[in-house]
Amino acid sequence: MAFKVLISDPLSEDGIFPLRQAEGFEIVIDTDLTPDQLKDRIKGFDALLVRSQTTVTKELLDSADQLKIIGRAGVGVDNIDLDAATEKGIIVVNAPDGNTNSAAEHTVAMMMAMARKIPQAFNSLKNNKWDRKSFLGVELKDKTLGIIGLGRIGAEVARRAKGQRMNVIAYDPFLTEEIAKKLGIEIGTVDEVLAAADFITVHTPLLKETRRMINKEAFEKMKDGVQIINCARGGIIDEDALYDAIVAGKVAGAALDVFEEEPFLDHKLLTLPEVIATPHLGASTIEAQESVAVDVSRDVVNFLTIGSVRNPVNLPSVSRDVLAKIEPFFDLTEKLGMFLSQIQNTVIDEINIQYAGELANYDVRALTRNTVKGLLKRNLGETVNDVNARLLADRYGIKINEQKTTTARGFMNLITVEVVTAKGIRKVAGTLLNGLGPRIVKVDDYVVDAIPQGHLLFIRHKDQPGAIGRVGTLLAEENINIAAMQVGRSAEGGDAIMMLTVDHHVESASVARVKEVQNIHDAKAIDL
Ligand SMILES: NC(=O)C1=CN([C@@H]2O[C@H](COP(=O)(O)OP(=O)(O)OC[C@H]3O[C@@H](n4cnc5c(N)ncnc54)[C@H](O)[C@@H]3O)[C@@H](O)[C@H]2O)C=CC1
Ligand SMILES: O=C(O)CCC(=O)C(=O)O
Repeated sequence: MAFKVLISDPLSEDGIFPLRQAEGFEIVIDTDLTPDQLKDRIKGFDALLVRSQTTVTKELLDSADQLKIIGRAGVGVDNIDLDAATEKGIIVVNAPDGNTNSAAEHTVAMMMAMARKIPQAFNSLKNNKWDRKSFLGVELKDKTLGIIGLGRIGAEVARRAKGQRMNVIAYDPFLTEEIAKKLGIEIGTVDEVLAAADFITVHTPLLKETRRMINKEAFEKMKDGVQIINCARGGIIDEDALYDAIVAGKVAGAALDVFEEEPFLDHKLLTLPEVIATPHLGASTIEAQESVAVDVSRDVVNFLTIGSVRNPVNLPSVSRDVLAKIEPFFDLTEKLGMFLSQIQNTVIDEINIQYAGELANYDVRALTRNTVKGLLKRNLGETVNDVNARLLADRYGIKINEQKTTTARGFMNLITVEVVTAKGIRKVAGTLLNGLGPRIVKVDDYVVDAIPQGHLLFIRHKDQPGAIGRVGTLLAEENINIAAMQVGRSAEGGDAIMMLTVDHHVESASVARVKEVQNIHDAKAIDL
């Protein structure tokens, strides 16, 4: 089957080689679509690759009938409706490292160009003026750079600023003394950064908390003559407040790569001589564009072919080492969930998953999602997947608890899934047997040994002579061939179970007949 990939923003041709090389991938590059045209075009595509130009809205996702993955060739995902993607089970991946260097270099280039008024001077020369008086700049050396947001790019900017012999003070909620010491910078609160800095640069994502964080009140806290750089996202700085602060003489310069509305052709900030600007070029280098395109192309190929990604945005990422340990359990956990959902049909209040043995040492959240996916699949079908399983469980008010213990009662690993319902608790446990693959080893309190695959008939009965024989005879009459059989009981003559592996799905009419057999309490057809 061919996977169809739509690239709707210009990407480096060299960078998309993983897609070009992958077998069974059809790539369509169409970078001139209007939002309405894109809504039609997206139909039938499995993957969409974008930079920052394409806005991925809920409406676009609603009209996508096949879409499984969106690759953002860059860092910021504020052009993608992540909630809508998650709800639809579409994974979003980005390229968090590929353009760090370019964005940091662009930030420093903008700061230096602003400090020495290079664009303004160049413009004047182009207009045939030899003017040496209007462009008196300031040095960076010994000035203080305030950085708000010290992630990848912020930290690279700090390193470069130290190279310019600047003092650096930064605020980031995750900035530790250790990191600050390593970088040779000072930690401050937002207000301390605003008050201390001669130059202020922002490097946060655009979030609810960071939208317009540099506003009228923030400008009032700054030094007179402060210079501002924004190479992160338009909207972090309130553009009207910046305009007013420049006109009032509070802010001496602003270097902007990003704007609240992009693209634009006319902007009031650009009428001010203190403002220099570029049209969102922070990541526009040959190196960065190749690198981000390679990263997202790889994730798209890997996701569609083997289901794994390196840089998920709407799923917690799993390190390669952990993935190697937990990947063999993906199938088992999904099957345990599917099994449980078919032996009981009461509304689930709570799902408890216990990881016992070696697995207890790892981050098993991906297995939990998989189990929940298996459990919800029966009612929600293929619309539930790894991306939206937990969100859907939340929506249905199902509590999920993950528990770990290093003792696995004789197994290397044992995963026990329990559902709590108004009618009581049902549970199933499974393991991976060395060399033999997945096994269900316990259902409720009965010990069994069944391969979680294909078609099963799960029967609860009274432990009485003849029960097994009568079921066997009836199944023969129904032309149902038994491939394997397990029985378990609580006590002699007490409640018991039969797990029959059969060759085909057992139709409901046959299940109904089984239920009528003497001493049979219940029967369920299970498809795994
Ligand atoms: N102009 C351009 O072409 C480019 C712009 N960007 C923008 O730069 C942003 C940062 O990129 P990276 O450094 O790679 O991301 P990152 O995720 O490594 O760093 C972001 C940092 O912001 C911090 N942060 C979040 N909320 C904060 C708050 N309220 N106050 C202070 N710090 C806060 C986080 O703790 C994190 O350390 C991206 O989200 C993107 O929007 C990124 C690449 C190119
Ligand atoms: O795609 C681009 O060129 C913009 C890069 C960017 O803004 C980002 O990576 O967040």
